[in-house]
Amino acid sequence: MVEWVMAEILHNPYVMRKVEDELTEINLAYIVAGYTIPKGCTVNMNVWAIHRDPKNWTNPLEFKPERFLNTKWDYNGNNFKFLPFGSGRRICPGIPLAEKMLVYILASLLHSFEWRLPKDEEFELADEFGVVTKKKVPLMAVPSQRLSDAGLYMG
Ligand code: HEM
Repeated sequence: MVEWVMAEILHNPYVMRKVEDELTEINLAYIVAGYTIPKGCTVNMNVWAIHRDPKNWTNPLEFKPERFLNTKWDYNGNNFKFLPFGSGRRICPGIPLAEKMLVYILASLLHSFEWRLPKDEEFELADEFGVVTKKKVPLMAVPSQRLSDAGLYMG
């Protein structure tokens, strides 16, 4: 079959030219979701918007950790609605460390202390633009003993 097609193409130079033109074209531009992306373009995915899109999330701006309970959430870059660590060959290589440490640190803080905001501390969640999104005003929180025996905080 390949031999027949190749023979036909070689006998029809206009078909050969068309094939060559199309191959060059494909190298120059990709079409993604109907948009032509010229060669050399830097394409940034707006994960900020994807994570706030009500088509993907119910009440996306609501802090509702329960939404992640009872379901296995894929954050390894395969679920394009949820990309906290990015996707593809430059995906965050720190996922195994992050998923253990984040839970461990939060669990330790919440288990060990009772937390409250200082008096007159306003609730605010402004962020600061940067390589990573930091809180604009650092969080001030007051811990108090939660464990029954103060000795448990030592060592
Ligand atoms: C909750 C914690 C973390 C989050 C949300 C996070 C998120 C991300 C994101 C979104 C990227 C960009 C991926 C892309 O371009 O598609 C990234 C890259 C990267 N992360 Fe993380 N990360 C976390 C923790 C860590 C930790 C603990 C380490 C190392 C110990 C780490 C090391 C890196 C490195 C080296 C890259 C660059 C990878 C590359 O460009 O090839 N990250 N991370």
